[in-house]
Amino acid sequence: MKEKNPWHRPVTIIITVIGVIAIVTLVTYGIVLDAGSSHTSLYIYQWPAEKDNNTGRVEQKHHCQVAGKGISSYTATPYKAGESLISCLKEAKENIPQKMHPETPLYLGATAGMRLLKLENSSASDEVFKAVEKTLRGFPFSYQGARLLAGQEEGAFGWVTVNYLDDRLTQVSMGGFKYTSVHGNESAKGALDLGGASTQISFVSDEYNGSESPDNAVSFRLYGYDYTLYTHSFLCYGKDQALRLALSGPTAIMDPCFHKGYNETKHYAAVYDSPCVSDQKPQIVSETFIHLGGGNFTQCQEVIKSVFNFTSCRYSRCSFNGIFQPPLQGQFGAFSAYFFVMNFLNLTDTSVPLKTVMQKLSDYCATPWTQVCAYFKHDIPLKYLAEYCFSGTYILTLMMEGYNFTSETYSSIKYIQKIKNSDAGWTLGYMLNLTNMIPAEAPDSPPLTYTSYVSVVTVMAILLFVIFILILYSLWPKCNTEPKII
Ligand SMILES: Nc1ncnc2c1ncn2[C@@H]1O[C@H](COP(=O)(O)OP(=O)(O)O)[C@@H](O)[C@H]1O
Ligand SMILES: [Ca+2]
Repeated sequence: MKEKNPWHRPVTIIITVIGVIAIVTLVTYGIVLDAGSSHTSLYIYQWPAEKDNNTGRVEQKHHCQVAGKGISSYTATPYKAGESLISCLKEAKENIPQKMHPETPLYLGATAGMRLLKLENSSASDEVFKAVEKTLRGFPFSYQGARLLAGQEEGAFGWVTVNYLDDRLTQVSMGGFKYTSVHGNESAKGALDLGGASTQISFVSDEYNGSESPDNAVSFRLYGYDYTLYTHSFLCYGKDQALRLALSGPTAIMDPCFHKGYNETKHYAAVYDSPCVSDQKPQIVSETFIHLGGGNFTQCQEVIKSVFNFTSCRYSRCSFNGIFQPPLQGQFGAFSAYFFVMNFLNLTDTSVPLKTVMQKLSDYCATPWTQVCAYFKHDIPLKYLAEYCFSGTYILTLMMEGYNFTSETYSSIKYIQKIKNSDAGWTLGYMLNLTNMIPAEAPDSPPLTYTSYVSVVTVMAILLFVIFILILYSLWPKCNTEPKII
């Protein structure tokens, strides 16, 4: 009979131990492309493969900014919209282990730029989506669709992201365990998202159950708790379209929202080729106009106020343009362009009194263009630089006049870019929803945290291995040192 190799069993055990550790530490990935009006971003998320239904486990692994403009700008050459995504998708291939590619879901969500294009020319928007889909299908990931997000979805998923990353979705951590707690409305944080073509406000309010203006209600059941969220997306009130709204009209020539000394010849088409303002196009023969800066914050505020309509409200209360809004409640996270603009202006600290914030912005707007330019032109693209006075004034006016924040409630807003290394925005909430990552019901018993789980399994595996070696050692044939009695 063939003798068994005594090393077979330890080798098997070592392989098993490594296997167990590999399984519990395996990582799953997901990719979401945010096709915004001004640009496209690709985000890779990662999370441990084993699901324990805890919140706060998904994190952003990688972010790639697509070169060039948003996909809605490629109407004349739709195939270029697809091509523009290739380099970021290649980066995604490099950042995700090859064997995981086929099971990595890939989503693309388009927002207000494509919403406007659809309004303007729906066949052009179909062409862009077709081109984008063709490119996405050419990569080895699990393509899950490229689609237009509704404004409510954009607002609601932004809210989910902020509250998920902030661990506010009814779970609290205590001594290594996560318990479900009755947090709900009191701890949820509102979300304010400012894009180029639209802006979203989303929050829970004890005074809103969805019966008044049901179009603004989004209901979720997350971890066993029901939320009815108020959300609204204002198309044309992102900062780039709002600038067009403010520019269209008699104030176009001497613009108080641009610095003194700013003097640019612009095409009327560049202002009016958008459904947000196309009906206001002046009947003028000339193709261009001179855009002159006046650098006056107070006058700029007045111009911006004029783009909001406060005259009619058929509900108990409204924000602007006749849109219902319940009373503001709790803290708010303000991200995307809110953060970029206020961060540039050094005004992200909301514990500073609003009056001081306004004074600082007023001083900035009054700074001559040559001075601003000389100081920042090497670090900041000129297009952004020219617009920060307008954008800062727009943000404060939108918040105070539009959404009804006051000098007291202004400090409940926090300007945020990232939470725990993940960007604040709708993409993470979108993926959590589509991968069913957030369960409707809370787990029955307090589960072990992931780290504790891995530690326990590892320790047990090592212990088993040591015990096995000891047993093996005790059974090993030994040289008998005792004198043999023959
Ligand atoms: N560094 C920056 N400074 C100022 N504005 C910025 C900066 N980076 C991005 N933005 C602006 O943020 C906005 C992002 O909007 P985007 O997501 O593209 O549009 P939407 O969400 O309306 O589809 C744009 O107005 C863009 O110009
Ligand atoms: Ca956006």
